[in-house]
Amino acid sequence: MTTTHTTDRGTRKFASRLLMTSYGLIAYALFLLVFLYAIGWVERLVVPRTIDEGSRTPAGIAVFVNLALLSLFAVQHSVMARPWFKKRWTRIVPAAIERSTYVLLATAALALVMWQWRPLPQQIWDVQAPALRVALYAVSLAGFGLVLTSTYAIDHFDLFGLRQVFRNLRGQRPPETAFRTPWLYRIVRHPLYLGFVVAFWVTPTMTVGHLLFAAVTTAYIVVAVQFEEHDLIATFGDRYRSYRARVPMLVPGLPVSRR
Ligand SMILES: C[S@@+](CC[C@H](N)C(=O)[O-])C[C@H]1O[C@@H](n2cnc3c(N)ncnc32)[C@H](O)[C@@H]1O
Repeated sequence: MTTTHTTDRGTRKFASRLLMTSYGLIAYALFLLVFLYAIGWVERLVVPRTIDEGSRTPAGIAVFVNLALLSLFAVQHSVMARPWFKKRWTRIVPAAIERSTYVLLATAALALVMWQWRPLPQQIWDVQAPALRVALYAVSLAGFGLVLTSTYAIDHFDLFGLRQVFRNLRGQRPPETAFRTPWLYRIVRHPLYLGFVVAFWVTPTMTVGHLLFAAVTTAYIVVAVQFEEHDLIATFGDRYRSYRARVPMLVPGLPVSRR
């Protein structure tokens, strides 16, 4: 009897771990799909609807709606990444799928931004020379390349919650946060965010909507860095302080502030 109960409990536990792993894999797959679409959306390449398309509204309403969408994205991203939130959240959501849930909700927020975005297609600049257009596309796409490379430099599978669900499947606890300064992270402290800034600002055709998107996301990145570094200092103390004193935040080669 006891053996049957123990076996049942073991089977249930394994089934639940398997379910959590599937959840993590689905969250990651959805993220990849939406993120790939987002690249096409910003670049105006391949996808059926881009940053300059969608339901037309008066400019004032379009700005208001777009700012509301980006604010929602920023709040989701920043609040759910804070240690105080994670501590409370993991009383409801198992720690093993906390990161996957973050990824899933961030994906939903990004999809909502693109779905409800109101275009402001008036052009600010439009480069005509074909060679220069190609060069600008290449630099912008290289920005997205930098984003992807940075995720691998720091820990792609941890960042997207996969390491956590696979550890859980093997009955292990989520990994401890590790402080890393691989190659890219010795040039700037936030190469991933730098990649986004490059991807969003470098474009052959800049419209009002695209400019609004680039300006607001850049401002958000600067604010997000403050929160992120506050937490990194709380976790790693002097190791992070001395790193911050040596390596510039976003612009390679820029002198660092001696705080
Ligand atoms: C989306 S990643 C962005 C990383 C970094 N801000 C960048 O732009 O390359 C955010 C996560 O990376 C972590 N992180 C940032 N710098 C780190 C470092 N040097 N070592 C380990 N984790 C880091 C943060 O704690 C946060 O959980």
